[in-house]
Amino acid sequence: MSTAEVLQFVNYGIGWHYEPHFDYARKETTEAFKELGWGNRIATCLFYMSDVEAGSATVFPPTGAAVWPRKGSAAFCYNLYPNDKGNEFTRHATFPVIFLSKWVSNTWIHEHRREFHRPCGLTFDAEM
Ligand SMILES: O=C(O)CCC(=O)C(=O)O
Ligand SMILES: [Fe+2]
Repeated sequence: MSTAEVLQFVNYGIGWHYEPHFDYARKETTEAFKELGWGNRIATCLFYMSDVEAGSATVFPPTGAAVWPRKGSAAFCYNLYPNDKGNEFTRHATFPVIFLSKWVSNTWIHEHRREFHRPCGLTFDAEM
């Protein structure tokens, strides 16, 4: 994938967590990702590389969804609607690790070169 960021590896120790955030650049951060020249982060793919005994779920507060890490599994989500607007429901966080540690890797896929895989639309719910 030529317009995806290189895999980022993260190891969370006990108590480590991640505050709620969006992976895509919000309207007010107009300079974000400019140096890459690939547009905004259209999607996130998060790979779980370890089983964790307790804690450390990836949670999506606007929806109440939680993804519990399982080694070898992955979570994928589109961050942007087809009309390029950010999807507020993708705001997410990571619960603190309570026991052992958590390994993940993730990549962020950008908008450019996705025109034929996921065409743009005029509305947020345009056909994909
Ligand atoms: O480790 C997780 O559960 C989420 C990580 C994350 O949201 C990020 O790196 O942007
Ligand atoms: Fe994130």
